[in-house]
Amino acid sequence: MILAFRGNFVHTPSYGQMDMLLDKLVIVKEGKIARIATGDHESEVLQEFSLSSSDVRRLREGEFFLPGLIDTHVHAPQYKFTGTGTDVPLMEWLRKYTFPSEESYKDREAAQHRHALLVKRFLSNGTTTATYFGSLHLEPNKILVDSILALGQRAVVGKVNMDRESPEDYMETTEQGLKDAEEFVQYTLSKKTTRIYPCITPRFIPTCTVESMKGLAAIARKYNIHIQSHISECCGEVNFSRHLHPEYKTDAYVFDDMGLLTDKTLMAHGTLLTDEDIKLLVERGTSVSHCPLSNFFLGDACFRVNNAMKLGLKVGLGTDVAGGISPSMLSAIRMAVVNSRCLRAHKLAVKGGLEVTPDMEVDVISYKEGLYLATMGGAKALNIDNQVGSFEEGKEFDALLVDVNAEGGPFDIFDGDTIEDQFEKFINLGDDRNILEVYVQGVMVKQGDVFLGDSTIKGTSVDLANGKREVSTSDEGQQSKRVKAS
Ligand SMILES: Nc1nc2[nH]cnc2c(=O)[nH]1
Ligand SMILES: [Zn+2]
Repeated sequence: MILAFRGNFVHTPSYGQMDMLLDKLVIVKEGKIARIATGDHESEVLQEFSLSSSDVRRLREGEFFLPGLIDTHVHAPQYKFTGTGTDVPLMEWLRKYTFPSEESYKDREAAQHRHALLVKRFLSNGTTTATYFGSLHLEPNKILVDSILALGQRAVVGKVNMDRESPEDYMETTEQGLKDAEEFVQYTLSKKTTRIYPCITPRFIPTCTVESMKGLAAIARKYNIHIQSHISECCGEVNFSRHLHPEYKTDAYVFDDMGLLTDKTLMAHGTLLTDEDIKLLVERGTSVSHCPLSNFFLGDACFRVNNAMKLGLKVGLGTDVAGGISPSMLSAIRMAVVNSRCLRAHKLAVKGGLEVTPDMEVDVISYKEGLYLATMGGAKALNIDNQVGSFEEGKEFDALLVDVNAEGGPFDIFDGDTIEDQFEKFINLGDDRNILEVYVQGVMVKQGDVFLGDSTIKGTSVDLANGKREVSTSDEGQQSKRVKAS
């Protein structure tokens, strides 16, 4: 299967560098970028790939390709209450909203329906790779894998483990948790797909015993797979961790001693990490998922991206749905910029607002750095930067076709707007209405309103149709459910 596109491509191959690749001919062969040529070499390149001029998809004015967005932190079974439950701090939020929501995914039908909606929503927003925390129970996580597989997304997925300090009806024994975690890994690997990576997922230090954390680290080593958790997120969490593990200085040292800091580990938040913690993470090759919107609601500090990058940390960007109230990575980019400006504003306030000094600017990032975090940064954080994150020959084609002139779109283009202006408008003002097509591994998985899924996956029970919503006829929302076209 060969695809040929001619037009503009934009990407951020390194932090602070955004390249506008104008009038390029890009050939995608068997899912990978086989050639990036300048437009004036079209005829010879087409000949080389036995293509004719009519095989070329020519982008219109205002259209361009962007690398697929990479969300490095999402809680799949929290999708149900996304956009609500913003009134309490983290530890209370978990008990009041989160655990009940996650527990309710035990209902097979509900899990099937909700996970399909989740994956579709993320694909619509241009998230070609998502890093999912699943729920405690094994079955809903298998359903999540099936949904991702059928709908064509790339993902890192983990079954959550929690064997202490949790509600009685939403907790497992250490033994059962380890057994289910391994079974989940085996289930995912049995799908023999190159775009879903199983992940070991101790929820966070307070809900995991030492035995569980060490056992999970052993499973990760056995299968050489990813690990994800939450680290130094907020005062409530950090204080509780210190109370449970007074012998360790910080979360980072607990995780390290458990064997959970590896070069395939991705830790969410890290707003309260010290420079010493960051250096330890860097030494281990561990990355951090920066979740600015969630941190504004549930955190107690702003993550200093530039400081972390300067120390050599790999940083990706995450929505942290539902702690973050938006599933959009464009929103996450904007929030990362705002987060950096809060750091500047804070310094100014501390100085009494009298004088702007150069040290106030060191934390500030622009939309270009935000885009890097949402693409290449995420790819590096997940150790998949040899596959995705930018447009490079040999990489897989995970990409979004964007149209700044989309009909009914959320912003306007004016005479005199340069291509870069148009692009900046999309990052700052755009939404799913501007995302015309979504590609993963060179397969178009969404076009317009239609989810095409992965046609190579047979016998799926996942609903590819649009416009369905769950309607509950009982307060609990579990007994009697039907699906209604909205
Ligand atoms: N933001 C966030 N932090 C957590 N820490 C432990 N669990 C969670 C969660 O679900 N969300
Ligand atoms: Zn989280």
